[in-house]
Amino acid sequence: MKEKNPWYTPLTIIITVIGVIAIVALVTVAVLQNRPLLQKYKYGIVLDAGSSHTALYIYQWPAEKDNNTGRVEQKHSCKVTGKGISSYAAQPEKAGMSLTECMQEAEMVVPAKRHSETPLYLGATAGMRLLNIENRSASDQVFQAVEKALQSFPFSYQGARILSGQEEGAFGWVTVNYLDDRLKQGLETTGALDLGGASTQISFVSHDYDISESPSNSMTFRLYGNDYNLYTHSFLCYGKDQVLRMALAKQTQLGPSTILDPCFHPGYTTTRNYSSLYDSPCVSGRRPREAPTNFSHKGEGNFTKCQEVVKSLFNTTACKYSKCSFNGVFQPPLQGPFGAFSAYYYVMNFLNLTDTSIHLETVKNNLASYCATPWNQIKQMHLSNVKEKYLAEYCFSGTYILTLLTEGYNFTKETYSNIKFIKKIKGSDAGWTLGYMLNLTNMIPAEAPDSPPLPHAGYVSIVTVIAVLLFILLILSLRPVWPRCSKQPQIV
Ligand SMILES: Nc1nc2c(ncn2[C@@H]2O[C@H](COP(=O)(O)OP(=O)(O)OP(=O)(O)O)[C@@H](O)[C@H]2O)c(=O)[nH]1
Repeated sequence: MKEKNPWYTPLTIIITVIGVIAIVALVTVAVLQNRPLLQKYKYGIVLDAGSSHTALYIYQWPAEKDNNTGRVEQKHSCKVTGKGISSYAAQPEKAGMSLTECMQEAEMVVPAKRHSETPLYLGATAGMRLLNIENRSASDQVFQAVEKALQSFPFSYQGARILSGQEEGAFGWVTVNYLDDRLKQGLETTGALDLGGASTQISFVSHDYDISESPSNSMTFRLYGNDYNLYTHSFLCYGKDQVLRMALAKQTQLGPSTILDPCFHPGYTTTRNYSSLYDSPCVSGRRPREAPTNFSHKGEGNFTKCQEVVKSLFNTTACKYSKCSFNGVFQPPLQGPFGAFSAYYYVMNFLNLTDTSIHLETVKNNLASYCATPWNQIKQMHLSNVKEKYLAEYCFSGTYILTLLTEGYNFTKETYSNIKFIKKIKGSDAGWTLGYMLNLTNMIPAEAPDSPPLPHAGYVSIVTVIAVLLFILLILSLRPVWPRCSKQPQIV
């Protein structure tokens, strides 16, 4: 007689097969669901048409997380060759043509199938603000040329316009805090200090800011369920190029043929043209009545005297508010950490002065000895890798930055260390462009998006474990029908 295996009953076989199939199915689902997906992205393009130059930024974010949960990051940037679009007032069509190379680069970077759905924005800042004040029709013509050029590319063109100084400041603040993940997590925010060529912005949240004192400096936001009352101000003409014009205008009030400028290195000498110097609304009203065509601009390299010249450009006496920065502009007490970018970074990085834990007096002494270094020596050390125009101006720009921060915005030797000079945050440039795009594409929701309590992988794993446990429980519950094992083999 053949011995029958007690496990080979139809019921146990069926249960085992079903159980094995269920476990295999669950594990397969878990593995398939969690396999790394080929990431697909969506894109957005913003052109920053600044006073000194135009830059193009391409941003990307995961396509499947379009509903405000995906992280937007900078994919690519392109510096347009030549000057800012406002410099083409006399030949507007060239403003449009100047953008061609970077736009062609964008065509290569953004995958062709995404071109038509990729929004393209152009925002112009202080250079166009000044041109608009000076010559409205020239500014309109520049925009027409730029629009025509941008519309010829296959992207979804969303318009070109001049940003207000407030918008420039506020979007810079949004960028910094978005990249730092401070908004989503509702953390204390970082203030934003932006130094351009023609304007400069300060933006921060201060709990002591009473909006009613100066409503025009307030921007309110509700982001990820948190309310922010942002103080922001933009000083037109206080970007580093225009402020240099103002400093030179101060020293050429009487129309001399030579000036000895403390903000330039000893031995520095160049010829400057009066008409070009005064060709800006920031200084045009101060042009001396009688002056030669040119003047000789010579350097003296004296930091203390340079600071006096720069200080004279700030009016710190008139203030009708409880507290002011300068030129009678309201400013609440400074609060929290600050990120200082654009020219703040270029200048302080070159001067090796980005470490704000160094005592302010030491920073000033280092700058003083840099300013006193003869021009020939400076050229010998740096001219091979730095443009001469930038090199000549670092003493002036460094002095301006320290004076603006301390005499203008009221940073003290104690609060100076709250400033961090930054260029990029997590691979994306600090600046207004990202904040602008996030705002226009509604990518920062007012309310925090609902998220499932468990991440997807956690959910699948828990379901699998529970299913396996249930299966074991089922097997155990069938114990009464289990075949009995006896010492005597069953005879069938
Ligand atoms: N040293 C140095 N300066 C730079 C560099 N790139 C730009 N700058 C200067 O830094 C200043 C600020 O540049 P941006 O931030 O591009 O300013 P912008 O957008 O042209 O100016 P606004 O319209 O006022 O915002 C200008 O004076 C530029 O000439 C750089 O790589 N090195």
